[in-house]
Amino acid sequence: MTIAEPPRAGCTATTAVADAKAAAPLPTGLPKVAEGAVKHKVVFVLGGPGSGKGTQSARLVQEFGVVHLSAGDLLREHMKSGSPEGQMVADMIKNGQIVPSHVTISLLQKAMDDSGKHKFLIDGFPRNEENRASFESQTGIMPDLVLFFDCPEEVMERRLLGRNEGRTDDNIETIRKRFKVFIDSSLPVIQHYEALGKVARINADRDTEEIYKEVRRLFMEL
Ligand SMILES: Nc1ncnc2c1ncn2[C@@H]1O[C@H](COP(=O)(O)OP(=O)(O)OP(=O)(O)O)[C@@H](O)[C@H]1O
Ligand SMILES: Nc1ccn([C@H]2C[C@H](O)[C@@H](COP(=O)(O)O)O2)c(=O)n1
Ligand SMILES: [Mg+2]
Repeated sequence: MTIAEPPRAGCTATTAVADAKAAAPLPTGLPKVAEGAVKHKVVFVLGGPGSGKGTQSARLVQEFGVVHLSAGDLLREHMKSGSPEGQMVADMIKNGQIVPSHVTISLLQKAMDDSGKHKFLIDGFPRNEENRASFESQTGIMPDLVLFFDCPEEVMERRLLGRNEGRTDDNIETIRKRFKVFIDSSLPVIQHYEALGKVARINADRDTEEIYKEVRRLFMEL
């Protein structure tokens, strides 16, 4: 089966039925995916800061038109809201900390709902056990595949310092904090999915094109 689907403007009868079912109130404590709803197909894109998650995801979007949701991008957009929660997100990102799951999951859930699609590349999420467990229990979604971009810290550090996109966390002090958070909190999530046989480890210390050849093959095999 392939996750690839062309970009789509409107809504089909199938997704309309799913939307109607999703809109009906569900008993508290049950995942949002109701019986009979279209099953979501999800690839988590994980790896350290600067490992190339966004770069490789963009290539998959370009070739397959899959919906790419970057948790970091959604949080950075949320920062602009000017709300107290947006300010909290801004402070946490600048500090290299992981934002509470309820904030990130509601942004992801809204983006998935708004897309009208059911196949997603979710980049930079889940970042810790709280992200993982809350997402699975609240949405009922398990990833079909976890792409893990494995890259040495010195390579990631060089890439981040050269990224030049004006991000408040691309400075050496925050980068070092993000590396520690990745090792302490994010690697255990990858190990969890590895034990379930869902992880494809990719050597990310290579040329972008060489990495993409492997990524697209894994994606098409899904
Ligand atoms: N294979 C590669 N070789 C060299 N540079 C790369 C490679 N992949 C990505 N880059 C560059 O490294 C920087 C970080 O890449 P990217 O933004 O894709 O990483 P990321 O994993 O999404 O990072 P973050 O977690 O901080 O969002 C970018 O400037 C990108 O152009
Ligand atoms: N699940 C997530 C994803 C991201 N964040 C915050 C903390 C990260 O350092 C920052 C940038 O994310 P990136 O663009 O590097 O993927 O966003 C989070 O709290 N929770
Ligand atoms: Mg990124």
